[in-house]
Amino acid sequence: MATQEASQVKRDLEVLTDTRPDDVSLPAFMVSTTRGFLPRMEPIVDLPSEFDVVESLLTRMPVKTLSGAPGLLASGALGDAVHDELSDLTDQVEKYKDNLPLVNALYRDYSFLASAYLLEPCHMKFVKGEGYGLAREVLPVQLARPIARCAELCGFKPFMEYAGSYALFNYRLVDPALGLEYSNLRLIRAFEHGLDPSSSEAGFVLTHVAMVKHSGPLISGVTTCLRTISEPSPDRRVFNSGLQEILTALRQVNTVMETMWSVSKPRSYTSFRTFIFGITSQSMFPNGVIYEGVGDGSPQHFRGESGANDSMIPLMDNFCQIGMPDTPLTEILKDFRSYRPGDHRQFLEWVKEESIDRGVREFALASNATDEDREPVLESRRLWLKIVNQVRDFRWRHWCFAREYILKQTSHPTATGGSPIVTWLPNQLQAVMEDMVEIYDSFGGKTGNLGAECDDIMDLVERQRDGLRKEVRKYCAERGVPDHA
Ligand code: HEM
Repeated sequence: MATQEASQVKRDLEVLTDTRPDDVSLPAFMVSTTRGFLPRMEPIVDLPSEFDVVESLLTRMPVKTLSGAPGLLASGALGDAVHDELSDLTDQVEKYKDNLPLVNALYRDYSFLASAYLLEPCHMKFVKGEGYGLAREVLPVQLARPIARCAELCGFKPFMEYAGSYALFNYRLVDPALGLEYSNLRLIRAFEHGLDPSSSEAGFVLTHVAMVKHSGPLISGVTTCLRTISEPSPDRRVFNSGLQEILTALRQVNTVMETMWSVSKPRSYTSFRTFIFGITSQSMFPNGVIYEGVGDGSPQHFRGESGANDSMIPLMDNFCQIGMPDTPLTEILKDFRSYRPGDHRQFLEWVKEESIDRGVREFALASNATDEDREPVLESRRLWLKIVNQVRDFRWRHWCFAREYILKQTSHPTATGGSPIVTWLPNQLQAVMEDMVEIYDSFGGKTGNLGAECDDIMDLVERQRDGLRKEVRKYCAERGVPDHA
């Protein structure tokens, strides 16, 4: 299905092989075997002239502007500038409603202004070492109405999101001919020092982009497996080639992830992070936020920008049917699934259903296989375990990030997406490791003939499982939080 151009996998959902970058009637974010979860085209940088004031505010906004001079957020002057200079441009947004990539750029830009406006007082307190204090709790009409309309047109929440705004629609290419090479990437918008490509803010965001660049083969591998298994007599060798494609892509994703340590410094993260917090579960917003001129005026709650809304790991969770425990923490994971482009959401749901309905996991692990198909079956099992191991590797490195960039830097209890910082990531990491142990044990552990590489992986899992339990217990005791991990 996915190998034909723009093949239909479900009504309204297409997995593209040609992303049709010039077609402005389609949403910027779809799913393709070439650009994966990245937008169909490079993000739009320039806004139409009706939005010159928006552009001007965003250019002058960062703590350090492109010229190196201090910007509006350096002195807490953004709020006044928004009130003095910006009018409600919702009618101008309306003029572009048939150009979805452009509306997506407007959504990105209004979401940067909205988050900076709301969280500016917290930034001013934080840099003085006084904690976050309280954020502004009313979003004025000139920000509230346009962001609400752009979000509605693009299918996002009216608050900064990971894909549609902060990360995946926020890079530009210095030289279009060099494409997505890391050194060729720059941020379009930034809060702190991010317009300087060597800054930690730029490194943080661009590492996400550089990882998602490898998501095309992930989608291609998953669709190959699902297509193969739907056939009357599935060809295991083709199925294994799909698994191999997934494994290779995940290894690339994890290799790029490791570069985070050098391009974004642990000590710098908490200073630009202030602006990407959400409203949900944050002490800065005890009463939510009122969007002036929108809806019935009741306070709104949205989660903040977070890599938790990236689609690569959720894709693997769904494809591999990794079971999550029945805990309140898993409810947060489910809630995160709604903070992403509509096509990503639909694709993830489709993969989840197909994987279960077609019995992908049973086929890959083939517990009832006979001797004659022994080698290809062993290969499926090995590949499967190695794929889940890459998910573990991602989540383990991620836990290390959380420890070094957050736990060692601040006592604030919730992450930008509103999850509890000590227990949430371990909730999923432990689940992945339990899943691996279950798979490995079902084949008799070391007697299962999966080979030395798989045996070594499982030795590591044993050590990490115990280490993680102890570490989480220690942080929970130190911080007085219940231990769910
Ligand atoms: C310095 C680097 C990073 C830090 C400090 C960090 C921090 C966090 C935190 C605290 C969470 C918990 C959710 C929440 O926001 O409430 C989270 C979740 C997540 N982040 Fe990151 N992140 C980093 C880099 C990345 C990168 C590069 C990616 C790549 C796409 C990523 C993808 C994810 C995913 C997939 C989750 C959900 C994890 C799960 O399902 O178990 N993160 N991140």
